Amino acid sequence: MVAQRIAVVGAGYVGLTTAACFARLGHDVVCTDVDEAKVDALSRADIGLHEPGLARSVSNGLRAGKLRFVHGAPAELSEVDFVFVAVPTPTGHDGAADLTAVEAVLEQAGDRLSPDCVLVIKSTVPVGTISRITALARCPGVAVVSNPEFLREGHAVEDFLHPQRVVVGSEDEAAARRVAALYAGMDAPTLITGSASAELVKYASNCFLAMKLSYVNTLAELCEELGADIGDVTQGMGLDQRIGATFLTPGPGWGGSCLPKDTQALLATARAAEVDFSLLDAAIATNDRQAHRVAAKVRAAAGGSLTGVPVGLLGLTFKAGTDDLRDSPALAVAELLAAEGAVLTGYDPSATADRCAGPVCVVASPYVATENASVVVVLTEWPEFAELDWARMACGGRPVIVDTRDLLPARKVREAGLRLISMGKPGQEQRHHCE
Ligand SMILES: NC(=O)c1ccc[n+]([C@@H]2O[C@H](COP(=O)([O-])OP(=O)(O)OC[C@H]3O[C@@H](n4cnc5c(N)ncnc54)[C@H](O)[C@@H]3O)[C@@H](O)[C@H]2O)c1
Ligand SMILES: O=c1ccn([C@@H]2O[C@H](COP(=O)(O)OP(=O)(O)O[C@H]3O[C@H](CO)[C@@H](O)[C@H](O)[C@H]3O)[C@@H](O)[C@H]2O)c(=O)[nH]1
Repeated sequence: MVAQRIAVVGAGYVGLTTAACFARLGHDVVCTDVDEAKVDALSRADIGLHEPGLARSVSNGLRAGKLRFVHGAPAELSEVDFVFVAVPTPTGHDGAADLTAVEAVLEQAGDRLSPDCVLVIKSTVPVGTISRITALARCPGVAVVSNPEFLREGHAVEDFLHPQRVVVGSEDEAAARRVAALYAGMDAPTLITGSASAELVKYASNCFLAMKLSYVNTLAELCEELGADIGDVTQGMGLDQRIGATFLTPGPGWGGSCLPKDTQALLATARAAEVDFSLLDAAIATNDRQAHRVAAKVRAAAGGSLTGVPVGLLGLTFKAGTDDLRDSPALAVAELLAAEGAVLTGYDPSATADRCAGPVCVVASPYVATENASVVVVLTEWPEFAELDWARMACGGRPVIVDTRDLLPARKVREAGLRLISMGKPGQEQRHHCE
């Protein structure tokens, strides 16, 4: 494909990945952000994110002259073929997505775009946003297209370059096809739809994943009561291709910058449309209970009270493979434990040592985090936790281990003489009292 001139507004996980990957595919990309310090750092290829392959793509793009970072709304916006908007859409009033940043972009750039340009909304926005932008002529004469992003943090570059699907939605089919053509070399199924459907695919996907996890976390609770093993149950379920083997691992709850806000946003959309979506409502409520369920397990492991009890936390990020602490279930659990008087020391492979994350004093080694602990809680599924030296840990205070991710090699931990409490496994204390 002939190199296109592309602007990307917002240089976060999605915008920076989009900009660096399009530059890697040979396009001429300018990436803008309101954060001047971030723009300066990015211009030096200092990306400030833990994303495999992203730093290299950025520095290659800069060196090849295919990628530039600029602050604010540059004059170049009037000269590009595509403007991708990748600014935050956090939870706002009543759970609905807050579109302040998207509005700010339209305000600054809307009437500066050339009529040949396509405005592409990559941010996750409520159904109807594209139609509204078009109807209100926020970008006079410019085609507006929805192109939701499905990348996972920790796999951003890989997911962008090898997507499982590309979804492009617009009432302007020619513009949608121009956007789809940017992904033509990626060998992914491409779906061209109306804008409402494209916007809804994004929410529908994240909410489905969230409901699947709440279902699994509840099944794990049931397994504990019935003497079944959640690992065996999900293995049996996952062999059915209609169910699929992934997204079936119990944990301390689903978190991160997307699933919590997108479930709230779709619920708000359903409420506004007067559609009863109690299924999704229940999935959110189930997830809100999950941190309490973990806290109850830790309290039980500590003998019934957490007042003054030293607790070591392994993993602080919302999942392994990222440095993102936004809406991390690990921190939600930490807050509950701290509220009950536990003294928290934590370690995370991605976190800077010797600083605090909420109520957690962060240290530089898993052994330092756990050396005086009465209870050790595995909260994030970093593979390195499965390789820890359990005999060394047993030589310290002989902590009880609570594994909320069912990650640890149970036999090895028990052979080291440590008591292990997992999620959804038979033979554990039943009915930990949730407060
Ligand atoms: N993080 C993910 O894994 C992911 C995946 C798919 C979709 N999304 C969606 O993509 C959007 C962006 O998410 P993110 O995680 O990349 O956000 P982020 O917070 O990592 O980055 C957003 C960037 O936008 C900048 N910004 C804010 N207002 C701006 C403005 N008016 N003009 C220019 N820049 C501005 C911020 O300074 C920041 O650098 C959200 O709608 C999110 O739901 C995120
Ligand atoms: O079997 C599993 C899988 C995931 N999780 C948890 O679920 C949450 C979300 O995980 P994941 O989906 O991998 O994180 P994100 O990077 O936020 O990605 C989701 O949110 C993005 C932003 O919308 C989408 O683009 C992705 O497709 C979607 O997977 C995390 O807390 C995980 O620990 C589990 O507890 N068990």
